[in-house]
Amino acid sequence: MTNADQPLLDEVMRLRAELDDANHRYYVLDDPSLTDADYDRRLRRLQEIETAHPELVTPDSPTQRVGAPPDAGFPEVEHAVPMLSLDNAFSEDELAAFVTRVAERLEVEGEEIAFCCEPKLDGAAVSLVYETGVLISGATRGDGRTGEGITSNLRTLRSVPLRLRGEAPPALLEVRGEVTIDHASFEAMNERARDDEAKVFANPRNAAAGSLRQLDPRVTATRPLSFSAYQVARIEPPLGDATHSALMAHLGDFGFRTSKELAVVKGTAGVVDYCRRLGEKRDGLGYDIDGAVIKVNNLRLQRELGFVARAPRWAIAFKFPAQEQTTRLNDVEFQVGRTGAITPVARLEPVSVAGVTVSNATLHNADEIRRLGVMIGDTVAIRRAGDVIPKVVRVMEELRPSDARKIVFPERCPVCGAEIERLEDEVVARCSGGLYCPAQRKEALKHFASRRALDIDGLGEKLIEALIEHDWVTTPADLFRLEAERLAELPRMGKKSSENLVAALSKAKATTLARFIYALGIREVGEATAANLASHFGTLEALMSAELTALEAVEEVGPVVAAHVHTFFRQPHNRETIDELIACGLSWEEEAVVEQPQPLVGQTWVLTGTLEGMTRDQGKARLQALGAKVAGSVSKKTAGLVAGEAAGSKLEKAMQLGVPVLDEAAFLDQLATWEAGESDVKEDGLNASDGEQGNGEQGNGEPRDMKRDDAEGAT
Ligand SMILES: NC(=O)c1ccc[n+]([C@@H]2O[C@H](COP(=O)([O-])OP(=O)(O)OC[C@H]3O[C@@H](n4cnc5c(N)ncnc54)[C@H](O)[C@@H]3O)[C@@H](O)[C@H]2O)c1
Ligand SMILES: [Zn+2]
Repeated sequence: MTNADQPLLDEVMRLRAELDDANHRYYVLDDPSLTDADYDRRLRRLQEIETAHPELVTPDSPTQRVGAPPDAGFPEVEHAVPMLSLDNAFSEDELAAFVTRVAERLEVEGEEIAFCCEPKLDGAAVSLVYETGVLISGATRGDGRTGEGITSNLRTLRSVPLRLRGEAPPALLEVRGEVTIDHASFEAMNERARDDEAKVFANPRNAAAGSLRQLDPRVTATRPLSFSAYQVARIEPPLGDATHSALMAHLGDFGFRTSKELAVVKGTAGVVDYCRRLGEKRDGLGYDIDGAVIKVNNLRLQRELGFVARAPRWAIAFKFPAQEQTTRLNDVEFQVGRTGAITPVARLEPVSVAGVTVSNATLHNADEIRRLGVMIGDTVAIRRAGDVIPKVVRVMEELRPSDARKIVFPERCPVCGAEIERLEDEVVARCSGGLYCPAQRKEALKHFASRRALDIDGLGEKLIEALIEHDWVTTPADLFRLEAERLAELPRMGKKSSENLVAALSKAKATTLARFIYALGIREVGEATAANLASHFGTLEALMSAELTALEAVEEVGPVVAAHVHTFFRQPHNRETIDELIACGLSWEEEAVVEQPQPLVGQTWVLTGTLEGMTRDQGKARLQALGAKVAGSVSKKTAGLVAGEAAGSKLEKAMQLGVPVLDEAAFLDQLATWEAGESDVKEDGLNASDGEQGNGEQGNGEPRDMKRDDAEGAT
């Protein structure tokens, strides 16, 4: 070796050290520090140097080895047939070169050779051994010769047959395949992990590998893992199949999942075409693949071709563009979602990820920013897989520039300027602008007009969108200023439907306080809570000026809901919108509660099945007016079940628990009795809590006589 080789030697040493470290983090810790693209680049570079300078090759070079040795903690399992890696093709030219190589060795025409093509699943390779049809052992690949015995963990996967299907299982079968997690399950799993402040995985592959290597199989059992078979390593006695594709079909008969995308093609043209098509499908598959695996289909030809050190000669992996890339985080902006959720969005130095240029990625929320430890100016790893929004998965802290800036969460909504609310037990921060915030306008209007809110007939989503587009409606109050003539200008809005809408709007003005409160769309204030707030405070003014402690005193209102209500009414814009609505003529009768006896206070009722004489909502409203709570499921505490036609499991449960059941006729009778105040049950409990709350205007126990002060005061 001459002196000129010294820099090259240094590079080789550096690359080996980096690759060894990356292997350890990837295969043993399931916590990679490099992206696959960065890893592959280094490995390629090392291979290039070693090819040009064979004297530099050492047996322990990462180019000569597969995976990593097994970790302590699991028994070692010697693979009877080594679990190899695959050679890679990074271009169609390299793919064509593979076909040519194979053809030359076999001394046949390349176009004659049949190849079985499959997706290259991006998960963790495992091997399963069956004796007389029974699973006896399962192991990871490890370093290819020796893997980790993870039989108990693999047994928890539903897609791993514990016993082979069919009458006559082979005496011995060793099957190889990939354990993966699909995108939807992966997102859900990480979402839960974020909530629990547990470990969040960078990608499904690491999650799959990490889940398989849990010391407690009960943990593995909770992970959404699935096994897909791609290879038979040993089978005795042989089935007599001549091809790989026939063997795969047999594995299906034994009860294994195999790829739906498997196809047999001929020659370079067939292989290239398959890879292109699979590449086009990639984003829609719902699971990660990092390429296609092309195998000579004929098993006799496979044996003839044999192996080189770390891979078979009869197969190649065609690699797709990597799903993770590194780039610079230039800035962070905060977006407001349609329900007010504030999402930090990373503005990135544009980078091509798996064939698409990515310049934005989600950072989820403040917790995620803290977890990642990310700063503006950092070099970050971005992942884009399938239809999932690109995200920042890792920070290269060692590359942090000295002028990196902290990410500061805003205190006010970047769209409307309202306060941002972040409750202690909630991860998500939200704009409290509600009715006013343009980002939330469409959802707010939809909710406002919905059946259980103001019930504005004919005001559907499409129409709301058109109204917003024309800038005719910014707050709900604008709805009541719409004129039929103008509405008729909208597409698909004839004269008749415009007039109908204006009539519906006018009709909707006479509402109830409970509906009005519900229609405001305050976070977590559903129909029942709105009804409780209405009957507790009696007037909108009392509700709007209520302090937190007063709000918390309302039935079923906890600190979280109380805070939402409190913040909502403290926003000047929300108050303005409410004033406008009342100025437009919205009004409500005195609270029904005070006119009616409430014999059912403290009781929970459930309605099920179909009622003939009224809708279930009407039945529910009448029960609530009598003071009952109406729940969706039956429990021991249920006071009674109203069972209409075709009642099912709720009826069964009520009977089991001995909960009283009323059919429709009995229910109507009972309603009439209660509503007439003839009940003998706890009428004296009437409005006890309301009285205590008091506005200083009414005496205890006395029915209140509240005027529609808000409505009248404003007009
Ligand atoms: N980011 C990092 O730090 C880091 C570190 C080490 C390895 N890696 C990545 O791992 C890869 C190299 O790993 P490798 O040697 O495990 O695998 P490989 O990519 O060379 O391919 C071999 C593997 O493909 C899998 N496979 C999937 N579908 C298959 C099918 N239908 N038929 C046969 N095999 C199929 C098997 O698990 C098999 O072991 C590279 O892509 C590299 O980027 C990354
Ligand atoms: Zn806002």
